Amino acid sequence: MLEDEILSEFRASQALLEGHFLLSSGRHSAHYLQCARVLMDPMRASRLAVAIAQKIPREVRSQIQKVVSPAMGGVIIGHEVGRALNVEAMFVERPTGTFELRRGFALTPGDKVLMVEDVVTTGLSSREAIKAIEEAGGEVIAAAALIDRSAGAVDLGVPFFPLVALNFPTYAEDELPPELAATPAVKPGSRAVA
Ligand SMILES: O=P(O)(O)OC[C@H]1O[C@H](OP(=O)(O)OP(=O)(O)O)[C@H](O)[C@@H]1O
Ligand SMILES: O=C(O)c1cc(=O)[nH]c(=O)[nH]1
Ligand SMILES: [Mg+2]
Repeated sequence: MLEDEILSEFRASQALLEGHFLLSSGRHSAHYLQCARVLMDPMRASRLAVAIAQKIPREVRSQIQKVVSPAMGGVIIGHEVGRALNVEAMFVERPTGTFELRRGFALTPGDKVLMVEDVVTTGLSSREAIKAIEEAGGEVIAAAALIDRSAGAVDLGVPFFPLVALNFPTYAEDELPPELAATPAVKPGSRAVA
């Protein structure tokens, strides 16, 4: 899929939001990609997952044995990428603040894992998820996402294959531009505020 086609899918589902958002990392932004809205159409979710799978070089793709995603945002797209790759998909979640496999999910030691996110901004959640997967015995050989908001700036420690890379600026609490400082922030994601 072409980048324009992918962004059209986001626009068509009203997933490109403008306002004042508090992000998972604690940073602020005037833009938010509400991936859940894009993924609520199952056919669209499946189409985007196939496009993600095609972004992964064949020699990497052929080694993947499991997909693991960080909940909540990664669950649907991870499941669909699992379908596209014909491997099992599971997720890590953080009911006590740190990602862990629950619900009977388990990895066989040495399983070659693709970590799949919906959106990557600072890469913090991805790195935390990769750590949890490795602590559970998996070997994370690559990461993938619908969107890399850092436009290629993040380092996840493994090869990273986002479907689209965009540069949406983010700001620390003490460096907000006046238009953001003038409006209250909304926090759409599920990570507890530190
Ligand atoms: O690269 P980062 O700076 O970590 O930001 C991206 C993360 O933020 C969002 O999750 P969030 O923690 O808001 O929770 P959710 O997945 O439950 O919506 C998104 O799903 C990514 O996991
Ligand atoms: O960094 C985030 O928390 C974040 C940014 C974004 O655009 N979309 C999202 O779901 N989370
Ligand atoms: Mg998330």
